[in-house]
Amino acid sequence: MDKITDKGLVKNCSYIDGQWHTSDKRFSVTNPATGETIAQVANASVNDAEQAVIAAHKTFASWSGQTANHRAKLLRNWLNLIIEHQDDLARLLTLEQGKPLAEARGEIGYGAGFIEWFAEEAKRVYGETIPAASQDKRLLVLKQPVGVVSAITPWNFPNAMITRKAAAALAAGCTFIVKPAEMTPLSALALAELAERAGIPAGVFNVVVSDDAVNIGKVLTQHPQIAKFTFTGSTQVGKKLAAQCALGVKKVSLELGGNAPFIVFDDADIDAAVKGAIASKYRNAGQTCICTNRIFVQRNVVEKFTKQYSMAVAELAVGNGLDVDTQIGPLISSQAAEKVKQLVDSSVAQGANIALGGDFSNAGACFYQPTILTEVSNTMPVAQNEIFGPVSAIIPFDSEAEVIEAANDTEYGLAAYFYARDIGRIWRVSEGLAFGMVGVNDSAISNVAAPFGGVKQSGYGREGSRHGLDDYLVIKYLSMGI
Ligand SMILES: NC(=O)C1=CN([C@@H]2O[C@H](COP(=O)(O)OP(=O)(O)OC[C@H]3O[C@@H](n4cnc5c(N)ncnc54)[C@H](OP(=O)(O)O)[C@@H]3O)[C@@H](O)[C@H]2O)C=CC1
Ligand SMILES: O=C(O)CCCC(=O)O
Repeated sequence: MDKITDKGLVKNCSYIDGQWHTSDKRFSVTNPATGETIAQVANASVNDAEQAVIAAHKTFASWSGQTANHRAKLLRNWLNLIIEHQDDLARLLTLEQGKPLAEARGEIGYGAGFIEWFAEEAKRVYGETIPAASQDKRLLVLKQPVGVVSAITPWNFPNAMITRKAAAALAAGCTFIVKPAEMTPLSALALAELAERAGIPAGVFNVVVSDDAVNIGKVLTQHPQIAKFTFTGSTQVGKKLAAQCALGVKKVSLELGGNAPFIVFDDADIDAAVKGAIASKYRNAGQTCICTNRIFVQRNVVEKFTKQYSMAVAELAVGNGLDVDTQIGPLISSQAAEKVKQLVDSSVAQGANIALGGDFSNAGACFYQPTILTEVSNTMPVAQNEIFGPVSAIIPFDSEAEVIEAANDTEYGLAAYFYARDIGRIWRVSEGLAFGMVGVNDSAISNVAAPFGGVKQSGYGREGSRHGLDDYLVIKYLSMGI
């Protein structure tokens, strides 16, 4: 905290209707790299969450009544302040979440990119005219902001998962309340401080921090003044929250878990595949919903790929994200590290082979070694579950048809990747993979201009891109007699 230059960015209570709301009840925020408590944050109550909804509802008429250009101007102020404070925001993010500082800096830039994108995109919310079947009528379609939006966001991207939702909502004319994950509230509160400095009016952007996700979640999914709920997190919790929203028939978007296959065909550029797999697998120590989870390698290149891959993974530097050399930081908690260990151990008990790592790291209680398992089958725990840790599971395969079937044999459908050169194969596999996003000879697919989202139990709705505004708009049809 000492090295954060603008101390005003370090807030310790909820931001509701333009006010900072303190409370006697507090919860701790811990640095996962060291186990040290870095902040004591005021615990918001259910009543505070309700006040945030009421404020957002009261402000909706004035905010949605502004022009898209006016909203874009304020969003641009916010964006500029975020970029101006990128180093401080990155340090705060690493302190509470653990990812290497360079990745945290990247996240702040990525998160800010959504604000820039949607500030511009909302100027292009076009309606339609429809040819009428009779001469005395005119038919039109308007697109209007849905209303008050509530969001619950995860700890793995404490900044970008908020801006990706809030920027679209605010640009469209909605007002917004977010409850960030208990483990990473500080990045969310810093965003609120900068929103205030940017001149975004009270009640438009509200942050409720609490350790009581269940009860705050009930307000954010069931309050009658909320029109839309958006969630990023586990499939298990997403299902519960969608069911809560169903009671009030709220508009919902869900960005849930994944089980990404990464397929290396025998005609692939193996050097590129090794590089791509490392980037996708070990980003954020494996803790993203689009991280590679299963690496399928065609049998005649499996030895070559595994050798090159193991040599490169063995070089990854594990440590505190604040150290400039660190490439793999801690997992979010010791429980998360324990969960990864159990997935590895149970897969080894079923016949997987440890080619690298395979245990906790001595860097600290939340660290797990970069690990490679070979001789994995698609039915093992490490292939069936979202690992959310620095573990690669290598599964050999023989034919294209076989690997498409195995890759799709999961309840998830978020991201998939494959490396190949044959153009016919590239089309067949791209079309055959049942996933919302497919990287073809590319593993860095996240991009503000592209639609992010899944199929099957990975959720619905799209974030980023021109499609990302649709979730925050409703269509109104006008039939006009003249
Ligand atoms: N799609 C993705 O990006 C993510 C996927 N995951 C997956 O989920 C696993 C578990 O991670 P975890 O952090 O527990 O993910 P969760 O889905 O539990 O948490 C995500 C968010 O939901 C909140 N939440 C949890 N339970 C409820 C509830 N009953 N009502 C309302 N809000 C709730 C959390 O709050 P709080 O943290 O305050 O409890 C957090 O803000 C990971 O190992 C990973 O596999 C996790 C995070 C992100
Ligand atoms: O893990 C997530 O939920 C989002 C991944 C971040 C991204 O690449 O957009």
